Amino acid sequence: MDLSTIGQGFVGGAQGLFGLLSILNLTSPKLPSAASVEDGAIFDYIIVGGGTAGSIVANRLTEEKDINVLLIEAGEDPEIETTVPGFMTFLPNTPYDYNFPTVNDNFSAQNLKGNAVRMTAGKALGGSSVLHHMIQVRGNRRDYQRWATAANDSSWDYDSLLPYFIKSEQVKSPEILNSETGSYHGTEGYVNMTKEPHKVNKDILDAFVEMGYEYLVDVNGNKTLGVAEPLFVIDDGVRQSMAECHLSAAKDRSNLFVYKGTTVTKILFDDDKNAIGVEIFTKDSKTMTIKARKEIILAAGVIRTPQVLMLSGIGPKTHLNEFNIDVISDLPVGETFQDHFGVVVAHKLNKSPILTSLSPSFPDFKQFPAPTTVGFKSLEPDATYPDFQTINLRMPHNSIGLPSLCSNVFKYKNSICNEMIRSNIGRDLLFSVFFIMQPYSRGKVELRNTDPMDYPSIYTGYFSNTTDLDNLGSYLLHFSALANTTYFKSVDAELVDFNLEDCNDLDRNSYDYWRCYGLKMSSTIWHPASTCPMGPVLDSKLNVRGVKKLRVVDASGLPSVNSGQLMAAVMVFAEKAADLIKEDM
Ligand SMILES: Cc1cc2nc3c(=O)[nH]c(=O)nc-3n(C[C@H](O)[C@H](O)[C@H](O)COP(=O)(O)OP(=O)(O)OC[C@H]3O[C@@H](n4cnc5c(N)ncnc54)[C@H](O)[C@@H]3O)c2cc1C
Repeated sequence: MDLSTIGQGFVGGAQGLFGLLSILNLTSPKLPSAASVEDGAIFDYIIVGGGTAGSIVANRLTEEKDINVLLIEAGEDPEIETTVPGFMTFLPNTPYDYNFPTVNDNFSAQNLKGNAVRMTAGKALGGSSVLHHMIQVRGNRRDYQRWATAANDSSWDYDSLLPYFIKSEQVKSPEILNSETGSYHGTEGYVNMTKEPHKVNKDILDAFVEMGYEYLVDVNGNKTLGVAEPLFVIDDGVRQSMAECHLSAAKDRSNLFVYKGTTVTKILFDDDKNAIGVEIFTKDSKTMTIKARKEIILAAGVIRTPQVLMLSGIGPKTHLNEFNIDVISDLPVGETFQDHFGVVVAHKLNKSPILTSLSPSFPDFKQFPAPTTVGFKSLEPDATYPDFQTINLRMPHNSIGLPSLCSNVFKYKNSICNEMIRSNIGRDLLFSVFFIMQPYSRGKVELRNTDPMDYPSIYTGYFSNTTDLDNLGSYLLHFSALANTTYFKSVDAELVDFNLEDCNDLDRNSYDYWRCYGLKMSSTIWHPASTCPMGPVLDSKLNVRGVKKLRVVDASGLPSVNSGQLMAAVMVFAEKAADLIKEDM
């Protein structure tokens, strides 16, 4: 029996229900109403993209009453179901997911449907923060030192950014606030954060401690190596998207105008290379021009920002010449794409009496879909930064969330998801998402054509540097010792064996098996970044090199990914960017 089809049925049913809910338009009263904008209208600032970074910048700039801001977003208000944390696994493949195809490299991601990654990304006010996985991990201080080095500007190092981390958040966990890491956190920011609530992770935490991980109350403080229960951007049962937190706060300001369902197709320049306006394509299929007196801030995300730049004449000269685009600034736009990529490893555990999809208290849709722990580890004995991370979800036996997690979120092929679902019948499953923190491999984003509504070509570049695959094999071999811990033995834990072609004949305890597994099970962890990075493309004030009055503020501007979850890095990037823009007002 093809068990995956049951999961697909659930997904289809849930998404059908979402369609009905959307008619009620339940999130709109919280968000800025839609502005009506005339062709040729002029604003002080235009922000392109009302996603994670764009929402933050819009809120911060409109704190200044003397200027006005137009925020242009290709999507609409996020639908009500996006605010419900437990619906997370049903959100990909909806009209508010770009679901960007990537190019099949015939090497990585071969056990995903279509033999290539589909890159989930939010198309709505709030952007990817309306459908992402809500785990908040800043990463390691070395990550931000790398940014400072790339930017040649020490104001991007961790100590300089710490006030922005604090400013951005409203942590509501007394356990963290009263701990030694309390001073690393804010309690007055816009983004509410609460700690993993389920309180059933002790066995799993103990197993990691036995493996040599240090138990931490908080991985966002002075120590970033260890195992912990994470912080989530969830408060009072509601996902804290950047629309929910930042745009709702700015909703009634008379200097914020939000143009929804409208795509920016091009940045317009005068003869002195000043960015003076944008060309837009509205939802009623009109092409119009909007002008900016002061600046344009591009925040269209890691795929669309390089596409808009290239279509506007900013990108690699030879590539733009192929499409007869006049070159305004010859820059390596799109050439340094980076992502976190990794695998899922699953262990069958015992049947926990308090965790069952069918019990009245679980799943609780107001929380993250499963009890969760996060682990950060290096194989170097004295390391101060992690080599890899695991996110461990304890899925209850017969979980209704597992099929959609496997098939709709990760998009593994039916053969993989069937085995996963079968293994969950009558047994809890530890579903571990496992990935390298600082991969060497880089991909690229290129134009496919000059149609701004079409997708560009995305080459993920996973394992293009084979050191990543060699390292992944070593890290996974180390991780496989989890099965030998006291708790795992006590419940006769079993690794789920997916019968992977080419790996099948290898000894399950060997490096060769785990290297093979790493390649065959590879998937994105949805942290694409660095297509227009500070350094080669942006200066340290985030201005696009070679032109004036144009900045980039989103994940594309990060020089590299952080050793954690990317949104924390995007949030701090946007908070600092807003201050940089204000300094030049
Ligand atoms: C499935 C998934 C799970 C994730 N899980 C986590 C997690 O658990 N924790 C974490 O920290 N991070 C997570 N992330 C990563 C994080 O969500 C992203 O890194 C971050 O939200 C990116 O922010 P951004 O501002 O760069 O882009 P986005 O938030 O994607 O915003 C870009 C916006 O620009 C709009 N836009 C695009 N083109 C145009 C145009 N031409 N004109 C007008 N508007 C345009 C888009 O519609 C979108 O709203 C996850 C991401 C995904 C996709």
